[in-house]
Amino acid sequence: MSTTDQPTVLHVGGSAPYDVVVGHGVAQRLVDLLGTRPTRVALVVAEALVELAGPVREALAGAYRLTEVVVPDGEAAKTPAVAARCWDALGEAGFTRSDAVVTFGGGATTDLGGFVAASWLRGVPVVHVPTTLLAMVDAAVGGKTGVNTDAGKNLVGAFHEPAGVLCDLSLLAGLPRRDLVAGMGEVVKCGFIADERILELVETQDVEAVLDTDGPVLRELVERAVAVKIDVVVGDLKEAGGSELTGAHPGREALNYGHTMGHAIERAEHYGMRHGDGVAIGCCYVAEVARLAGVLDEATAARHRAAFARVGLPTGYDGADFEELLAGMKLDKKTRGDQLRLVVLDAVGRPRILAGPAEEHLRAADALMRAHA
Ligand SMILES: NC(=O)c1ccc[n+]([C@@H]2O[C@H](COP(=O)([O-])OP(=O)(O)OC[C@H]3O[C@@H](n4cnc5c(N)ncnc54)[C@H](O)[C@@H]3O)[C@@H](O)[C@H]2O)c1
Ligand SMILES: O=C(O)C(=O)C[C@@H](O)[C@H](O)[C@H](O)COP(=O)(O)O
Ligand SMILES: [Zn+2]
Repeated sequence: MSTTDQPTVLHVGGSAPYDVVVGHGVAQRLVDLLGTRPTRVALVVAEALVELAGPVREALAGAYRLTEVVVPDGEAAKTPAVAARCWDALGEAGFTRSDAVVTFGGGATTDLGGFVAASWLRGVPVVHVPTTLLAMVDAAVGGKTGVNTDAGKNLVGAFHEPAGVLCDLSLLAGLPRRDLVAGMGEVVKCGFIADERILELVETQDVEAVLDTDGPVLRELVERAVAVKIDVVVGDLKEAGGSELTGAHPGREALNYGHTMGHAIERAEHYGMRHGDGVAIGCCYVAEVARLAGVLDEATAARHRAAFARVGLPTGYDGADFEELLAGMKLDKKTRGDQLRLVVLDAVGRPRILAGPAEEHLRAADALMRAHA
């Protein structure tokens, strides 16, 4: 892992290879990365970040015919209606397959802009400039894109890998602490599913060092989490998943650890809860389901609550009732027919699928989740 000011380049292999560049000031590489092929570039930027996007806008305007599409802040951007507005803007600009979309914002913006790029002309290049910790370590990498519908979270989307991702740590300077902490939800998740060193850093380093966007600890955490994500998606880009019968590694489904309950809570809260918060609660919940099912030991289940809480994340929830959460969990993309399929751990770094969990275990873990709210 990098200990210098030099950017770190993490390569994503596969049929459409690209790099994830991590470091301070790396957004300045955008025009070099896009190259001379595009004539037009569409900058999809979250409303609250128009000012922060100034240098990126200037660089793009100097090199290409620029269309700027300002989209609502946060989750409100992830709707079919906002996607349709973006398509209209691309149509007006005469956007072709050699042109490119650039997203600038958190995971909501990269998911929306990625989906617009995936669907316009059945796919045009997209480069992500994520501006939250969560988007740097997760949303901008790996090609999952999409929007929500009235029925649930991320129900419409496509796999569309970016041409590059620029994780400019300097952009995190003004990110509210609550959003920085929420990003740690996905970082700690990566620690549990694949890289115990992440947990050790979170558990032993001073919390202020962990959350210092200029410091070496946060940078190491970003690089490690991105490396976990790359490793998983390269092996299973389209989430073919693993067989619950063999107990094999679940492939890309492992990255969905904690998301079955997390997404159900986000939906019940009408997306008023941060995604990373939902993931933290969802990981603690599913660790208890795994313990009750006899696959995970008690100490590791308790370690979940301690690790997430250490960085300021919630570990419990007592809002919507169990029936509503169960209905939300059934919308999960890992469900097959009427059968829920949860990602659980046998141990740290050993994810697998638990298919058809017992309802008594789901209810008992729900009661514990409420007790920790
Ligand atoms: N595609 C994937 O693989 C993937 C992975 C994880 C999460 N996601 C999605 O990502 C979304 C969550 O992303 P998020 O946590 O980044 O939330 P977000 O995009 O809603 O951004 C959170 C808030 O931070 C503000 N913000 C962003 N950058 C800032 C900056 N540099 N300075 C100041 N304020 C800034 C935004 O304006 C917003 O209010 C969810 O929709 C989730 O489903 C997708
Ligand atoms: O990249 C993946 O695969 C993930 O599951 C990463 C998740 O952190 C992310 O929230 C993703 O958007 C969830 O996808 P979904 O398929 O459950 O909608
Ligand atoms: Zn997530």
